[in-house]
Amino acid sequence: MDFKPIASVMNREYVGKEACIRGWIYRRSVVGGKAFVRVRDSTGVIQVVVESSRLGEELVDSLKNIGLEASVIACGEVKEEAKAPGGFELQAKFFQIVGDSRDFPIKGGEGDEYLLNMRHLWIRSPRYASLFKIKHTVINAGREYFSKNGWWEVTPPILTASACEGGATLFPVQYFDQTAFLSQSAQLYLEVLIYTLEKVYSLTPSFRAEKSRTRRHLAEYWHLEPEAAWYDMNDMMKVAEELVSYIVSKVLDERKRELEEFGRDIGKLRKALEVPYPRIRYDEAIEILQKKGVNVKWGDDLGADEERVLTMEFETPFFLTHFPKHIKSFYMKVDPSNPKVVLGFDLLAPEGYGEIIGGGQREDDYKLLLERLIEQGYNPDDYKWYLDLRKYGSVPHSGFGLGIERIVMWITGLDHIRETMPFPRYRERIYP
Ligand SMILES: NC(=O)C[C@H]([NH3+])C(=O)NS(=O)(=O)OC[C@H]1O[C@@H](n2cnc3c(N)ncnc32)[C@H](O)[C@@H]1O
Ligand SMILES: [Mg+2]
Repeated sequence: MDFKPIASVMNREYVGKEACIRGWIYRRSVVGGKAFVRVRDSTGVIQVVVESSRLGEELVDSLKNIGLEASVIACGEVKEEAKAPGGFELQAKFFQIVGDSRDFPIKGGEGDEYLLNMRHLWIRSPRYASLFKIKHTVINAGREYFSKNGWWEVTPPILTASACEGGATLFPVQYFDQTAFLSQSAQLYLEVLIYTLEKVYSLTPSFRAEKSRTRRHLAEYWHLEPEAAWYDMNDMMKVAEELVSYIVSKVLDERKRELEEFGRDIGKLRKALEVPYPRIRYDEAIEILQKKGVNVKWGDDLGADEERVLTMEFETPFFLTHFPKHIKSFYMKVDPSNPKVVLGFDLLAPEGYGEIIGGGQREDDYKLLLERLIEQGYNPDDYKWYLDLRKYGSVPHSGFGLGIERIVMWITGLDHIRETMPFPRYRERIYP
């Protein structure tokens, strides 16, 4: 049997022709001697009509009680039918139940927690097929941008011996007879590899033991991180905006139908193609927030609420730069023209989504880096290898990290980051 993707037979070219499809029962009803079975595969849903006069009463009767998600094969003639989903249906001449399904545990109307416990079955739904196709295109576009522009994909370790983004969100793991930590970011290792390949990037899972439960934090997420020798902060911000606009352009080109399924305002998304993106300094951001009555002062870290207010000022992603030194990581280079701030940048997505990229220029001076490590309470012995990079041919260099789930959440307009992960991990969830 020559099986076709369901979407490929749902067009006028196939009307009157024979086709075989296979998939899982998505909906079904039996009226009189006919079973109307809606079969889904990864491309779409088609109505298959099984008539007892053609295929026997026993089969139609068995379809009366068959459970949702039973796997089936069907062959027959394609017909136009306005009442069928997508306007086409298959008049079955052959129909076989491959894998039975009794009492499929999702009947509709269940609450979030139940569906999260049934995630291994719930993510079969066509909505997730569309969402994960969009995520596929985001990942592919990210890799394509870097590959096309002379960057090298590398494979940094996930098992690490020290923190990159602070000790508070480390996941310790038993590593033979010592304790290791799951990687928070590949950055420090990418900074090694720029001396080998100059322009490197990696796509790795990053782990953050986030104590608070928010709509935009996961304990495990996918992290696309470039790092380049000789690049300063402005060079790297240009890479960031080119990357994001390239990703959005590829999703708009290749996943329009899926975006429409999410009711996404394509016009708003199209604005992300307009580079360069606006750049505002932390100082300006504080002024904007204070003018809007937000209770914030210079030196405060800006969280989701403050970012949300700021995003209402822009229709495109925008950069926030030059943060106070004390709220940023040890590796961020202090601004030579203003020792109170560092050469860091975040890229915030509009429409309330906030930070999708964090990055900046790295401290390339041995003494200054050592001072920052000690100032922030780290043990320099744990970073001897990282300090060595500043001893032997140090160069100005910069990088950033793009949260894949964060950008997918913004592009699809979802209101919770856990939706973008097949099996979301956060404080209260490790199952399934
Ligand atoms: N190579 C680098 O320069 C990256 C740098 N060491 C870093 O990890 N920066 S970051 O902590 O802001 O995280 C970077 C991005 O990673 C995403 N991120 C950061 N934390 C999370 C959590 N908990 N869940 C989901 N996504 C997260 C978010 O988009 C951030 O902007
Ligand atoms: Mg950040």
